[in-house]
Amino acid sequence: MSAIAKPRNAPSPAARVDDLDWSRIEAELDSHGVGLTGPLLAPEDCVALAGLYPDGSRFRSRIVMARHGFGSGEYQYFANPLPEPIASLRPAVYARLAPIANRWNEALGIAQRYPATLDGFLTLCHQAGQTRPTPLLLKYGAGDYNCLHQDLYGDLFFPFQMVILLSQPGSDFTGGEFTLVEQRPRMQSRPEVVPLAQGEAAIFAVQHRPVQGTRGTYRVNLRHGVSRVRSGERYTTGLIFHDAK
Ligand SMILES: O=C(O)CCC(=O)C(=O)O
Ligand SMILES: [Fe+2]
Repeated sequence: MSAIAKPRNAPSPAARVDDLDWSRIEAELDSHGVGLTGPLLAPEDCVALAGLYPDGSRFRSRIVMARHGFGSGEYQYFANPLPEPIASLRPAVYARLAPIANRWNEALGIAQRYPATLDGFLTLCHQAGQTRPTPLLLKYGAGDYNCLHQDLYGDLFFPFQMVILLSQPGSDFTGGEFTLVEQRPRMQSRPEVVPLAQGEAAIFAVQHRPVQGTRGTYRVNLRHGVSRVRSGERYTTGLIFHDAK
């Protein structure tokens, strides 16, 4: 085998998830509401996934953000069956996050608990009438941005989601930073800009996170978005675990 050949046993997406530093990610989630995975997808996987964008048969719907006041740029929700590596990553990442989600809800006094497997959770979604898949592929050109928002698609939601940067910052695009804003009770909002590498993911709180105060645990509200892309094209893929109404 030549030095540049692709290794025959490239790790599967689920194996890559197992190799992540989950104790660090959990600590980052607990202290900031967002954790970085480090390298997750290889550049060629990123390029292949972004390359699905023009293939309408892969998607169930397309949203032009400006039409809804969501920002500028567009995205498409994948149709079932979800493509690889999304199909494998979604249950593998869910299984790691479900215990953290349950611990957070316990701390916040929220009754909802999450099954250990994504299949178990999706059964609950489907029973609640949330049956449409939510993983999506986003495409931004120069001048595009994504307004601060929360990805809630019905009453039932999983408290974490993940976004993977598919383009190479600095060469494929400039600007376009993934950003979270925390709204704290009776305090001014706090921005957090998340520096992602190509193939790296951010895992973050969908709606709120628990913060330990002097008088017990309180809830901090989070929204996320993307600052203006200054040049080039930026693709991301979003893994949301709850299905949509
Ligand atoms: O493009 C991004 O970095 C963020 C996309 C987004 O809003 C999401 O994945 O939910
Ligand atoms: Fe989002």
